[in-house]
Amino acid sequence: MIRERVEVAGRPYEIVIGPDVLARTGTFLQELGVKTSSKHLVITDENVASKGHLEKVTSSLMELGFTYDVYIIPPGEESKSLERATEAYEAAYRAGLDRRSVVLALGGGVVGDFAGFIAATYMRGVDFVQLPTTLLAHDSAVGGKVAVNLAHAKNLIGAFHQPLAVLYDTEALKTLPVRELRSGLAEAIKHGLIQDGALFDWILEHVEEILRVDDAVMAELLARSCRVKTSVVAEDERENGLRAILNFGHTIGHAVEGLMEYEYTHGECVGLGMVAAAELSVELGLCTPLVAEDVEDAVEKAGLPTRIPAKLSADELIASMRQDKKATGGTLTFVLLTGKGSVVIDKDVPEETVRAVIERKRG
Ligand SMILES: NC(=O)c1ccc[n+]([C@@H]2O[C@H](COP(=O)([O-])OP(=O)(O)OC[C@H]3O[C@@H](n4cnc5c(N)ncnc54)[C@H](O)[C@@H]3O)[C@@H](O)[C@H]2O)c1
Ligand SMILES: O=C(O)C(=O)C[C@@H](O)[C@H](O)[C@H](O)COP(=O)(O)O
Ligand SMILES: [Zn+2]
Repeated sequence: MIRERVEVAGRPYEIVIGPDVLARTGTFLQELGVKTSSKHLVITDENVASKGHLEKVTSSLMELGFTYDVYIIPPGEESKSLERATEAYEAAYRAGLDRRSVVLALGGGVVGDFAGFIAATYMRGVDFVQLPTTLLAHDSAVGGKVAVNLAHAKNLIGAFHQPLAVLYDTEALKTLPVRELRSGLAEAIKHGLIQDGALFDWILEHVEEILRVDDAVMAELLARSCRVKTSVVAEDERENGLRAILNFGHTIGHAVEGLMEYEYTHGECVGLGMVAAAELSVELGLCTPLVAEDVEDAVEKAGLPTRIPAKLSADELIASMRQDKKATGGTLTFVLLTGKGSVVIDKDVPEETVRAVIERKRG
C-alpha cells in the first residue's frame, strides 16, 4: 500500500493507494478522527453501487459503528447539475447532517466533483473524503476543485474544497469498462507532458498493463501521476498562476465536451485537446513537430480519438473557448508545450492561429 502526504494551504492530507482500501473505509475514518456520533452521507452513482463497491464501504462503516445515509445519482456528466445538487441537499437535510458530518464521495470524477460541491456548500462547508473508483479520478480526487456544470459550460459553479483524505482502492478499477480506462489515461499522459517527461515515456511502455489493470503497474501510475498533480496544487491551490498548467488540453477539450453534449468522455476530449494544443505549440514556434507527433502517437496508443469532431465549427468552438475560466477579457488562453515535460501559459493566442489548427485537426 502506498501512503503519501500532501499539504495544501497549510492543511495536510493523505492519499492512500492499494488493494482493499474500500473495505477498510471505517478504519481510515477512525484514524482521521471522524465521529460516530454524527450522521454521514455516502454519495455514489448507480454503476458504482451495482458493482459491489458501495457494499464494501457501507459494511465497513457499519462494523465500526458509523451511521450514514446513501444518496445515489444517475451515472454521467448530466448529474453534475444544480438541479441534482438541490436533491442532494434535501437528502443531507433528511439524513440530519451536522457540522461534524462527513460526505463520502464514492465514484469517478462526476461523483467526486458533485459530492465535493455538496460538501463545500452544505451548511457552508462540511468535510469530505474522496473514494475514487475510476482511473481518471486520480486527477479529480486530488486538488480540491469541486463543481457542477451550467448548461453546456463545464464546472462553472464550484469551489476549492480540499478532502480530508483520498482513499484509492486499486481493486475497484477492475470493474471499469475499457473505454473509461482509456479515458483516465488521457489525464495521466497530461501529467507526464506538463511536468514529468519520464512519466510520459513510462506510460507509453506500460499501456497494455495499465489497460488490463495490473496491480503493481496501476499503483505506480496512480502514485506518480498524483505526485505531479499534488506538487502543482501545493504551490497554487486557487489557480492564481501555475495551477492553470493542469488545464493542458482542456481549452479545446472542454469546448468539445460541452458542445457535443457529453457524448465524448472527459478524457477523450482532453486527449484530442492535447493533440490540438501540441499542434498549436508547433505553430507558435514553441516546440518541434517531433514533440507534437509524440503527443498524437501517445493519444492514439491509449486508444483515444485524436481529432475534433467534424460537426463542430471553428466559430462555435472559439466562442466557447472565449468563456473558459482561464481566460480574462475574452482572450484565447492555452497551455502550450515547450517540450515533453514542460509547458507555458499563453493568455492571448491569435484567433487565426487557433482557427487554422482547428481546421487541421478536425475530422
Ligand atoms: N476536479 C478535478 O480536478 C477534475 C479533474 C479531472 C476531471 N474532472 C471531472 O471528472 C469527470 C470525469 O470523471 P470520470 O471519467 O471518472 O467519469 P465518471 O465519474 O462519469 O465515471 C465514468 C463511468 O464509469 C462508471 N464507473 C465509475 N467507477 C466504476 C467502477 N469502478 N466500475 C464500473 N463502472 C464505474 C461511472 O458510473 C461512469 O459511467 C468530469 O466531470 C470532469 O470534469 C474533475
Ligand atoms: O485540477 C486542476 O486544476 C485541473 O485543471 C484538472 C483538470 O483535469 C480538470 O478537468 C479540472 O476540473 C478542470 O478545471 P476547470 O477549472 O478548467 O473547470
Ligand atoms: Zn481534466
